[in-house]
Amino acid sequence: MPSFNPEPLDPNTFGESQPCFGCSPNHPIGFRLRFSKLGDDTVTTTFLPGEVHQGPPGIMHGGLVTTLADEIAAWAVIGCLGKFGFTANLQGKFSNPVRIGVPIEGVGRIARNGNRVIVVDVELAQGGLKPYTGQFTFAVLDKAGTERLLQRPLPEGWEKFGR
Ligand SMILES: CCCCCCCCCC(=O)SCCNC(=O)CCNC(=O)[C@H](O)C(C)(C)COP(=O)(O)OP(=O)(O)OC[C@H]1O[C@@H](n2cnc3c(N)ncnc32)[C@H](O)[C@@H]1OP(=O)(O)O
Repeated sequence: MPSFNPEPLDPNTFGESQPCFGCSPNHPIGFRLRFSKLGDDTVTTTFLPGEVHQGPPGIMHGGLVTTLADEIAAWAVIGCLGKFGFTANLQGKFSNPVRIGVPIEGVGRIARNGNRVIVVDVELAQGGLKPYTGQFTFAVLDKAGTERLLQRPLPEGWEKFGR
């Protein structure tokens, strides 16, 4: 039976020295996002955009909104499917400005789970509005493909996230 209590996901899933701008707990200027799993196909997070995240005054930069959404989608793949996907395609709709200083609730839900391609729907909610919805496509590679893409040996702990 699916659990509807949020289950925190380990922020050190990829080790304490992983460099991700979105989720490294030690990143000097990153988002440092933490995720929870909700049911079998969904992850959630919260983020408070600050002054440093502005594009237009008082409004979060659209590229950073996309970064936030990409990270949420990536963690839906990690947390719900136990795989690592490389973002291959994305589309997003900016329906309202994302405001600085107002918490964002982010949700990522697996829309299609294939062996090589995974599609995730993302929704951001803020202050009673849904200012952003997006869809992200991820490619899941085998070990050799991942090493080719990274141009280095598979980092420790990554083996189990491959195809
Ligand atoms: C450390 C912890 C971090 C945790 C969070 C990380 C979050 C952030 C996630 C990222 O930012 S990843 C970094 C940004 N993305 C990249 O750098 C990927 C750059 N692109 C590539 O390296 C290649 O284009 C890619 C690996 C995505 C696909 O390469 P290939 O096309 O050679 O792979 P392949 O031919 O094996 O295709 C695999 C499947 O993906 C499909 N595909 C490839 N590109 C696609 C695309 N653009 N859109 C949709 N589907 C695509 C392709 O059709 C195929 O589907 P089928 O198996 O059904 O035939």
